[in-house]
Amino acid sequence: MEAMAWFIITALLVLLLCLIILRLRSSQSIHLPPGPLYLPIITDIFLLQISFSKLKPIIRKLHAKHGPIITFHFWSTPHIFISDRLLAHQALIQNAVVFADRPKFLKNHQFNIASSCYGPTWHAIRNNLASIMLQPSRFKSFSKARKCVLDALISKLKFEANFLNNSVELINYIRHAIFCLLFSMCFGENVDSRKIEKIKDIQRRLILSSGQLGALNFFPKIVSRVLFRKRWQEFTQLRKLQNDLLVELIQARKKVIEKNNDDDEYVVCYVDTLLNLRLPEEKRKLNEGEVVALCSEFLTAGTDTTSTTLEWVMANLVKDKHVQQMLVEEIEEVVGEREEREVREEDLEKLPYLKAVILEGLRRHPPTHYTIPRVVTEDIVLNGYLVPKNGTVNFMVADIGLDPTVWEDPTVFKPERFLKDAKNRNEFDAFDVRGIKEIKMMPFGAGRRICPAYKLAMLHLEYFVANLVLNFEWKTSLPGSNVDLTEKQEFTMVMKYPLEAQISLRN
Ligand code: HEM
Repeated sequence: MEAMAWFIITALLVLLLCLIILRLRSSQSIHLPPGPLYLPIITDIFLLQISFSKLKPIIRKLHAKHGPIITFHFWSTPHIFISDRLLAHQALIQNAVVFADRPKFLKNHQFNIASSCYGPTWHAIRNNLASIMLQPSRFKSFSKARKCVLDALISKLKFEANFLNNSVELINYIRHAIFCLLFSMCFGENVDSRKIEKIKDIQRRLILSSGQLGALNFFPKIVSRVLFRKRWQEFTQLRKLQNDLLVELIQARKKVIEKNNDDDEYVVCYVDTLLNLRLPEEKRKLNEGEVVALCSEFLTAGTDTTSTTLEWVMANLVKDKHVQQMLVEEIEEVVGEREEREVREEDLEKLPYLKAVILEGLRRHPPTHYTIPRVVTEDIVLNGYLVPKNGTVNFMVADIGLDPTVWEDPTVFKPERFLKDAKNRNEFDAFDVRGIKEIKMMPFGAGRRICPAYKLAMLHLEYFVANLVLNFEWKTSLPGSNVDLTEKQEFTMVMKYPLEAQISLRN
């Protein structure tokens, strides 16, 4: 009996000691950022059912409760969400390399810049886009294509304004225009318009299905095929259709290259640069499948982001007549009495208010509300919390642009707030959209994986908005009605009620 008592007392003492050690350890070690309770399998299955759009309000609530850095667990991996601009700067700029990789689940099913891991292959294909394809002289070589697409857009809208009921659902026109422009940058001119329509349709279907396909990416290919058989079949069918059409174009382009090699007028397009590219690690050229995937990324990454932003900017110009008027006056002053009502590319740098309007559009309505997820390559401490090696990190782009400590009346569309920066076109003093010195907003992301095409995107936004406003007066479709700015998550954050505007020709 006595021995039993001693045994129980010793066991209790050992237990107490263990608890004290555990307690001491946990008070010393650095914790993951706070977040909801994780129940393996149950939480995972719950999260798999939730669409991305439903996740956002949940994350916002958790930020309100726990602060600017929180953790979700999914398949036992911590997913960290950051909504604070200073922490974003600390991570993406001050610790750029640690935050430069992408999670494996993105890499599962595709070869492209956005999902490549941080390394020589990513560097080669990104550099090809950012420094070879989008270098300043090549930017210029596409001026003719931009003008062609703009002319086609303006004449379609003129037709609507003259002969139809002059009410237009703008997004359909601009999405088509931007797609055609990127298409000619990618494959060159002279492609049959019916083929372009077909590819546009497939790219769109692939984009819209990408939300539903999110779950596929979390599993290895073989598991996805069994678990999500129907979705997988639809997806592979679309990919095959896309592949057949794009391969045909790539092969046609190879013949054009052979013929025109010495022609001074020859405009190098994205496919040409890809066909020339060598992967440094594997010491080989890209195969056809890889060229297809990179062309598809070029079309997808550029079309919806740019056209969605254009729609949001125009919606705000319809809503606020005063801003539209100020913009027209600025443009008229520069364009003057020219016969042709056109803002040329070289005019853009004389239009600071235009630049301010575009920046405000990107701040208030960034087309993507998160960056593409990063994975950290070593343990790092942010705000006193551990961001562990291999943890996934997401940045809340839209919330960062609405920070009331930086932006007065953050939800109001007020281009004037950028005017001082926009007037100063000097690279170093103008608004720092890359967030190098400090992040105030980050519509193009930040750090090593910042959007490589942000200058091209700014040019397209400025050029199209300026010309749309110079040529037409934009009003609400019904007198006295208002523009509804409710958001809806698709591939980008689009207008739930697409902008329908009444347009009339300006004299
Ligand atoms: C208004 C227009 C655009 C916006 C707002 C935008 C925004 C973004 C954002 C937020 C990212 C993620 C950056 C990060 O993870 O930090 C990104 C990445 C990327 N964007 Fe854009 N983008 C736009 C236009 C374009 C265009 C026109 C192209 C190509 C023609 C393009 C190609 C890419 C690529 C390839 C990446 C992946 C970069 C990498 O992982 O290294 N984007 N973009």
